[in-house]
Formats: sequence, structure tokens, C-alpha cells
Amino acid sequence: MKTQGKYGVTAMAAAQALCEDVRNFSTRRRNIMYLMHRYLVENGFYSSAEALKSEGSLSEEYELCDNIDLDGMYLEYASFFNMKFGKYPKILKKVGPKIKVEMAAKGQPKQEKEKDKLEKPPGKAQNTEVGSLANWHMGVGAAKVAAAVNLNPSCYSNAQQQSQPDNANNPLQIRKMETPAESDASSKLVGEIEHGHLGGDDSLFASMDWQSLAELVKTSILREEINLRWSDVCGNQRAIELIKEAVLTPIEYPQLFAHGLKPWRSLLLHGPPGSGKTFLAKALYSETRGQVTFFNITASIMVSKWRGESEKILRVLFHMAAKRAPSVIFLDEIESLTSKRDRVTDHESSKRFKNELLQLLDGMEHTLKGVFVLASTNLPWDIDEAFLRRFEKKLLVQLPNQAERSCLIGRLLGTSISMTPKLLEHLVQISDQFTGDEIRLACKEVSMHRVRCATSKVPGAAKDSQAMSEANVEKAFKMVRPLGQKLLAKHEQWQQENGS
Ligand SMILES: Nc1ncnc2c1ncn2[C@@H]1O[C@H](COP(=O)(O)OP(=O)(O)OP(=O)(O)O)[C@@H](O)[C@H]1O
Repeated sequence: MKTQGKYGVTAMAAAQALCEDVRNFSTRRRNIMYLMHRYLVENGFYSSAEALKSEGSLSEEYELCDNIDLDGMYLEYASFFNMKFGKYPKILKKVGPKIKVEMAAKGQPKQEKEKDKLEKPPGKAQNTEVGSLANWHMGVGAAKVAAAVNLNPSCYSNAQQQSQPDNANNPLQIRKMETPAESDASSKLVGEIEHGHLGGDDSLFASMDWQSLAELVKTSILREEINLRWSDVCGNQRAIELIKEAVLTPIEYPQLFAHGLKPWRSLLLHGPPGSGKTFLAKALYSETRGQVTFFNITASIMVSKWRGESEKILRVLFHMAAKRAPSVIFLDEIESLTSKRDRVTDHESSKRFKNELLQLLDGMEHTLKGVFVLASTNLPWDIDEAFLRRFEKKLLVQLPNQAERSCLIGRLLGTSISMTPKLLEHLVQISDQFTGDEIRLACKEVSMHRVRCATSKVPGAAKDSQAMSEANVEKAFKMVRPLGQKLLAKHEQWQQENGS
């Protein structure tokens, strides 16, 4: 009896465990179906979503929690995998050509896929691509933009595909969500494009679309003549040091990095407008010209030229930078591209872009060697934590101190007026709390005053242009309102809490 009892208890425990397993399995299965359903809806596959709903018996009783989606899970899994194994998980593998044909034959007919997309209600159709983040949608004017930058219409977003129904001359290309496997392929493609030839016909990216994107990215490579030296930058020695360590030291002393030490990969500069963040980037470009490929990316370029394709272009950008290493990617106004993520209000294009950027920043240590990301922002507190974490260094670009102001004013006005030590000292006092840009403006005001005098019909004015009175110089400086300092305290506080 005792033994039977024992067996009975064991059998019951096993049965209970089995029931638990079944329950877990069906909960997991149900959750995945709801995740898939939202994913299909968010990507405009409305008919497929409907079919899934009815075949999978998804009821209205449940909906996904607000902070859950398939994309986010994918990203988290990929990040975890990358952290653990130093590479991204391989999710897809290529099928052989024969199987591909069979699959195509078995697959959904093209017209049906097209119907699937066209059935999207017009209102919602716009919503999927109309990004709250800088309105990254492919509107009607987008075709013109794309044409202007030589983009193939087939590389437009879903929304654009809907506004341009398929026809014989414009065969529909179903938009693919790229995977890490494709990411490798895009890297390979960039190399091929860079060397003037594309892969064979079966190459995943052997299409004009990718070539156009790569051409577009190439237009962001700075080539203009800029003559700036580090010594032209007043102050900000810490930023200069860090930038040199990141870019110049590895070129000059590669042996220092031969045994596992990695140079800085990313630096976020923040500070009030006009404090000289872009100026630092320009000085870097000028000082490294010929040794480094410099990609100059502003949020406005992304919005106007990259919309709808931004995450693809971003990937091409990073891979091209790696191919042309050593390179610098300068991301100006980065806050407008990396605002706090919101699973509810962020639109698909914005989510995709942010996820892509996060993955690329993650990959810089292992897969994108020789690339340094220099970003600048006036509003670091608007940037999502996830992006902040990925910047190895976060540095406040300070307003110039007394000695630095004296140096800057002396340099900017030195030859145009007769500067006495007393006048210089006075100007340095007036310009307390000025940004570098405000000092530049004050000095420009002085120079313009001289121009006004020289062109004035008032007798004696021309003489004044030669020897400008100290009172006029001071007046010009007092005309400038120091706006940058209003934000300084907030930047200092932020630096204390988040800087490194
Ligand atoms: N530290 C500095 N040394 C010399 N010149 C400076 C300095 N800071 C600013 N300037 C002058 O101010 C101009 C504008 O600065 P810059 O565009 O770099 O500011 P910013 O911080 O990037 O501003 P924003 O955030 O608005 O883009 C520069 O072109 C330069 O002439």
C-alpha cells in the first residue's frame, strides 16, 4: 500500500507537471500569436493579421501590454546575444536556389501579397510611416526627393508603395525586414560597391536600391577644404584630448592598441548652442584630412533625404565607415534622432531607426572596427537612456573662461582695431558668460561698425572707421545678449549626473 501510495503520489506529481507544461506551452503560444498579430498590423499586413486572428482564434478579450512588442524583444535578444558572444544571433540562413524556386511556387501569389498591402485602410496606411519623430514619412513629395537623390522608387517605404500602385513598369518589391544575416550582406555589398562592382545576380542586395543608398551615403563624406587647427579652438582641452585619443593616437601609435586595448569608440558632446561643438568636429576633420574618412550627418539631412529608408541608410553608413576606416561619423543634433523611445506613440519608421542605431552602436566594438562616432547635442536630457549608455564618453563643452575669452577676442579683433590691454580686459569682462559664438558675433558687430563708417556719407565717419572709439567697441559687445549661459546650469547638472 505504501509503495502504491508512493507511486500514486509520483504519478500525480508527474501529471501535474505535465498539465503545467501544457498550460505554459499554450500560454506561450497564445502570447506569441498576439505578438505576431500586432507586428503584422503595425507593418500594414492587415489581411494576414485578420487571417491570423481568425485561424488562431484570437479573441478581443486580450490585448498586448503597452510596453511589449516583437521588435523590442528581438532587439533585446540580439543585444543580449551580442553582449554574451560578441556577435549578433544568426536568425535566417540563405536557402539554395532550387529550394527558393520551389518556395516561390508554393508561396502566396504576388497579386495576393499586393492585395494584402493595398487593403490597408488609407488612414492607417499613412500612420504606419508618418513618424512623429521628425515626420519621417514618404509623402507625395517624397518621390521627387528620391528622384533628386537618385533613389529607385522600389526602395520607398510601405506607405509610398501604397500610394504608387503596382504596374508592369514598376514591379512591386515586397519590403523585407532586414535581419542580422542581411546586415552582413549589406556590409559585403558596401564593399562591392566601394570596389566598383556588385555581387552576382543571386546576391541578396544586388539591386539598384542598395547602390543608390550607398551613393547617397557617399554624399555625406566631407571633402571640402577647411583650414582649422586645434589651436584655433579656445578652451575645451579635455574634449580635444579625448578626440585625439580616439582618432589620432590609434593612427600614430597603432602598436599601443595591438594587444586588446580599444580606442574610444563614441563621444557625446553636449553644451549650450554656440559653445563650439561643431567647431570641434570641424577642427578634427581639418586636422585629420587625408587620414580619416569623415561622414558629416545632421538630423535635417536624415529627415529631408533619408526618410522612409533611414534605418537602411544608417546601416550602409556604418558599414561604409567600417570599410573606409579609420573613419569618423559626426552626428549633429543627435537628440532629434534618439529621443526617448515610446512603444505607443513612436511610429514604425522611428522605432526601426532607433533599433537599428542601437544595434550599430552595440556592434562598434566587434564588427565595426575603426569607426569613431562623435555626436553633438544641445538637449542631452531628451536622449533615450539606451543611447546614452552606448556613448563611452559624455562631455560638456564649456563656455570659455577669462583667459580663453581674452585669447579669442584678441585673435578675432587683433588686426582690425587698435586693442589696448585695458580695452581687452574690459571686453573680457563684458563677455563673461558668452559662448564662443556670441564672442564671434560681438566681434563681427565691431567689424560691421567699421564697414558702416567706411560707407557712411556722414563727414568724419570714414576717419572713425580707422580708429574706432573704445566706447563703440564696448557698445558692440553690449549689444549681444548671452543666451547660452541660460542653459549652462542645466548642462552642468546633467554632466554631474550622467557625464563621464
Ligand atoms: N571654443 C571656441 N573657440 C573658437 N571659436 C568658437 C568656439 N566656440 C564657438 N566658436 C565660434 O562659434 C561658431 C559657432 O560654434 P558651433 O557651431 O561650433 O557651436 P555649436 O555648439 O555646435 O552650436 P549648435 O549646438 O547651435 O550647433 C564657430 O564657428 C566658431 O566661430
